[in-house]
Amino acid sequence: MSLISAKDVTVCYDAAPVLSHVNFSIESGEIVTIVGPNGSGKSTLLRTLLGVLTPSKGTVTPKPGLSVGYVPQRLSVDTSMPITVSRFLSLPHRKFVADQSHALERVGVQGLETRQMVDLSGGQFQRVLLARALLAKPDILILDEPTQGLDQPGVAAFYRLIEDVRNETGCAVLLVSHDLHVVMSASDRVICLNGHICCEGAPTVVSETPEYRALFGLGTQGALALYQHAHDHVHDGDCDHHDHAHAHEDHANA
Ligand SMILES: Nc1ncnc2c1ncn2[C@@H]1O[C@H](COP(=O)(O)OP(=O)(O)OP(=O)(O)O)[C@@H](O)[C@H]1O
Repeated sequence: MSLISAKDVTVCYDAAPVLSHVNFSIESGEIVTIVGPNGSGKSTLLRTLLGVLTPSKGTVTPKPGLSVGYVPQRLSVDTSMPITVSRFLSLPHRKFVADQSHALERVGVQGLETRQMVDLSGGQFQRVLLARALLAKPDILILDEPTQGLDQPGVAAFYRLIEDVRNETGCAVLLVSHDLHVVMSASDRVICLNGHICCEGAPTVVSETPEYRALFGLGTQGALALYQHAHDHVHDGDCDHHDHAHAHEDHANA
């Protein structure tokens, strides 16, 4: 059985579909990356797979007893409410000190237990979020743009870490990313989303498809700063035949 599967999922905000007829599944040990322009529904898909959002149509089925480690897109720490790394790792459930230390060590930021969360650098903060997710002993790690704000070496190191964790624990990894060049080397499967699944498959296959190239340009060495997506194909399911262009700002290498 797949860890999570979605069948014919449509999600609407205020009656407007943001995702249409999405079919998805992920298996143990797979690294799957969702790419797509701003506003294409990537976070919405993750939140639907997490069970936070209920689809208007279709079904999402997690494997019974599934343990999920989630790293959100943004987490603002209230500066007026100081919290140490150790206390943060113990939310929402208390964790043994030894487990905390091991998790921090695993993600390369050992010894930070007594530091304030607000004092961490961007890279340390992301690693602490990952440590917290790992403490759930997840069958699947779900990460929403986990490398936002990191520099290029930081991004590459973070993805290497995720790959190592997958290799050691056998957990699946589902992530949203704009770091196309790293994604293409680190993922087993890439899903290109734009309100519906435009294309999916092995990175080398996806990067050759016309849909992907229309969205991200010809190379995968980082995304184009500004790109046009013109398409005149019929979207899956409900979506009407249309002919339009979107201008999207990409923040991969901004
Ligand atoms: N709570 C909400 N209510 C209404 N509309 C929403 C809500 N959340 C998201 N949307 C809209 O749904 C669309 C998809 O948003 P989503 O955050 O899933 O996109 P995304 O692909 O993750 O974008 P980004 O790359 O900018 O993070 C956007 O047009 C967004 O404005």
